[in-house]
Amino acid sequence: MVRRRIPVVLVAGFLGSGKTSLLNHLLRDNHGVRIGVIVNDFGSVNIDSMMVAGQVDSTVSLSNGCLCCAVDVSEMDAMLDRLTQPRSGIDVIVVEASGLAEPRTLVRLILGSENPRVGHGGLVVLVDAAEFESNRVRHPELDLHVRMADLVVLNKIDLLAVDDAAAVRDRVAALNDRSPVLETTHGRIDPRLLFDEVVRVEDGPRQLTLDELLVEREQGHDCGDGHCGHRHLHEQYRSVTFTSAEPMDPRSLVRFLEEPPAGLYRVKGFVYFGVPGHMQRYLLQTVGRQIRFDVAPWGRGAGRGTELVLIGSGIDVDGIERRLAECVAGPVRSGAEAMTGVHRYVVEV
Ligand SMILES: Nc1nc2c(ncn2[C@@H]2O[C@H](COP(=O)(O)OP(=O)(O)OP(=O)(O)O)[C@@H](O)[C@H]2O)c(=O)[nH]1
Repeated sequence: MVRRRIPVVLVAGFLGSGKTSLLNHLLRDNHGVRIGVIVNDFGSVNIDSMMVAGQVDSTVSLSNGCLCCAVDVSEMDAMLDRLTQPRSGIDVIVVEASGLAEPRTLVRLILGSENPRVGHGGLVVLVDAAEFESNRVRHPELDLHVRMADLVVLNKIDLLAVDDAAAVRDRVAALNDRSPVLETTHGRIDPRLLFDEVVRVEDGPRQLTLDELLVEREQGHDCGDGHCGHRHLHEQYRSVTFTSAEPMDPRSLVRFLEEPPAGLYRVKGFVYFGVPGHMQRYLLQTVGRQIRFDVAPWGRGAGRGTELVLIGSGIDVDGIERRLAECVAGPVRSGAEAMTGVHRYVVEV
């Protein structure tokens, strides 16, 4: 069985860009996902309003199953070890980079982690849309952070006129034309872009938890008249589902993954290559530019085939479907040598 890795999502961005707002939003609008948030101090994380269930040392547990931990960078590894213990019940870890370390250092720490339960969940860089130009002048490293980002969140979009917002978007795209850019206010991105919902088996009917009530209240407003100013975030990103009962050509699929369509952020699912000696199920996860395959047996009675979900912002859905259709193997099947590219991304545990 493939052991599930817990994605670690890094959230970076300059002072005041909206990182804490985004964290608070994720903790609240968590869709039942248990989030472990790592910050360097609790500071403005709005813990009080999230019903503290308990506190031990530097960790606060919330009534919705989420945890909030305050550590400095020297304690990061130890905290990741603690949060990824099965008994912690955490599904995803979100690290606020500011104050802890340079995003580059943190990305290296996650990718180089020897903890088999840790997986890279992507680097999210928040940009204060209203202050982008002046921040770039004062902090030239901002350009590098935008270039490194797997997802750019252009926050405080409410403070800009439409034309100015378009100009900032163009400048961000000039720095990083591969990663999706989401426009937000108060960091309200759809959490499902960052992590999967978790299905938990519950016994019988139950009352809504506090966070579910809060989400319901937030979502309960009427957007029908177009006056509420609420941006329909789900319209900003799209997902494409691709299935094939025919095997996929390994070389073509790896080329697709290494040269992904603009705006693609995540790919998840499983692939059937049908290459002799490599008939197993190849579980695929990509975040930004990180590609990862895990090899697993097919479940009893499971049909052979490929099923992928691709998520991104500003993606060309038809173009993606066309490119994937071209990755389906033809009647002449590849030999085992064609799997070399795939095996570069297979992670041995
Ligand atoms: N108008 C507007 N204000 C915002 C938005 N997002 C955040 N703010 C405000 O901007 C200020 C900074 O937001 P934070 O979420 O604390 O930003 P941060 O990146 O965590 O800040 P530091 O921790 O100081 O680096 C707060 O007063 C927020 O209420 C937005 O989209 N629009």
